[in-house]
Amino acid sequence: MTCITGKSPGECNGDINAQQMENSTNQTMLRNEANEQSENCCTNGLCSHEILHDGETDSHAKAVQNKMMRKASFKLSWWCKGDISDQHKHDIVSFERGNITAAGRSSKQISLKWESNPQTVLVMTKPNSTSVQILCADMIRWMKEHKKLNIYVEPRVMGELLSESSYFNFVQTWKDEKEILSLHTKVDLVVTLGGDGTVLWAASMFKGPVPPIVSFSLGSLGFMTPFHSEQYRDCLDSILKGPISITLRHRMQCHVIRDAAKNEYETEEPILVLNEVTIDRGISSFLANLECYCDNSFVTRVQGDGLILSTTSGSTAYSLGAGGSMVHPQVPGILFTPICPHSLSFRPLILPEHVTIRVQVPFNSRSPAWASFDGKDRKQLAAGDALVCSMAPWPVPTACQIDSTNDFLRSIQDGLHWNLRKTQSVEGPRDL
Ligand SMILES: NC(=O)c1ccc[n+]([C@@H]2O[C@H](COP(=O)([O-])OP(=O)(O)OC[C@H]3O[C@@H](n4cnc5c(N)ncnc54)[C@H](O)[C@@H]3O)[C@@H](O)[C@H]2O)c1
Ligand SMILES: Nc1ncnc2c1ncn2[C@@H]1O[C@H](COP(=O)(O)OP(=O)(O)OP(=O)(O)O)[C@@H](O)[C@H]1O
Repeated sequence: MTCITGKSPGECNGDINAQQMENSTNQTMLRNEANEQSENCCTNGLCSHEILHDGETDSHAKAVQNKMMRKASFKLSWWCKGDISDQHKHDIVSFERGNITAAGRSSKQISLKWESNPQTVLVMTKPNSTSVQILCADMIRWMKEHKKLNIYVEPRVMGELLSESSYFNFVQTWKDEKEILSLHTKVDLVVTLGGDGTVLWAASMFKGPVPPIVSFSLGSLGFMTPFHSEQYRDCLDSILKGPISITLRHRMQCHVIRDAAKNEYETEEPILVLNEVTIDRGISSFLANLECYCDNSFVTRVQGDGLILSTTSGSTAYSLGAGGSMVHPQVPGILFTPICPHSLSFRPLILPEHVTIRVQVPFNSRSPAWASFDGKDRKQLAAGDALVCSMAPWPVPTACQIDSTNDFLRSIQDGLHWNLRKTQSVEGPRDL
């Protein structure tokens, strides 16, 4: 892989490592992209402008429109606080194709600056909500008329829009899984309208690089949805101009390994999680019995309801409910949190990001275990089966309202009422 101008050697290595970790499906996907791109590439193999080819489109007009769409490039700058000037530029990396890989991971505040104008937005909405549907139609109309943006939506949302008015004919969608795999080459920005579940859903659509996500809060808690929908015009206006503070949220990749397949991965592509993977006892009334290994060293045996392997973004979700610590989402690490362990001394751990964790169901287990991914897609793990989990090379960049730390602290205060206590006073208790 060619190193993009402006990257340090370390970062280039990061890119190569990330590349090496790609699974075969993504390699196929990227190979197809590479074929598509070759005719537009510069001599160094990098495309500064990518002209998109969108398989089958409904009309000639759409085909022409698609060829006009170019993926916006951007720069990420890493900021360090504490310098004399309070903030100074630590490093700048260009992402000509707008695709962030593991090289973009950092525990520092990150700022995203567009190098070319974003042109294509994917709007994702939570289902079954009339208010979300109304807002979605209004937002799409505004983005088309005032910002001249190309819009993508899910097929379900396309149906909703067209049943409202044929005005929305310009909106694009996809027909099958294959088109979803190439979405990241077309979309500059993802907008979500819903709660944290919609952000999880949006992230799960991208099995490789993820475009920046701007999340408007239309749910009850909103740890990952910092923007207010009432002010969407001002908010999108400033995001489309940039620069924007972003949080790079780490994801984990999980492989199910069946005993019967003798160490072969069950699925070619890993399952990517933004919050956590949970291995639990499911409907069984027996204790879960799970042997845990970290980089092939035995760690412990979980005997209880189960185990949560969580990202730091997921630390405020299920892991928190099971007694895990809350961790700033940009801290790289994997939380190892037992669920109701039948032991007095089993405290949660936080492991470094580079480890690989293997959770094995032993042959003497009294019942199978169940794995679930961001609360979805339950898979049974029979005796002898294992789940292998490590950090994924593609983080999820989410736009911040203020900055990563401010947004995190505000979300635990507003969302969870963290450390809310009446203040001591000689005049009697006060609220804060
Ligand atoms: N006992 C628990 O705390 C428990 C049990 C099951 C699932 N969950 C969480 O629900 C998540 C799935 O969310 P969903 O919205 O699809 O299902 P859902 O609709 O059942 O909502 C679960 C709740 O978890 C909140 N949540 C999700 N991600 C969060 C995060 N990173 N930080 C803080 N809160 C978060 C949501 O806002 C929502 O209130 C799972 O990934 C898991 O973390 C929690
Ligand atoms: N685009 C989508 N397509 C299908 N399902 C979705 C989509 N977006 C969200 N969901 C699912 O819908 C459910 C509700 O979504 P979400 O959590 O965003 O809303 P909410 O429950 O109202 O918010 P909160 O959880 O904060 O109260 C979740 O289980 C989520 O996985």
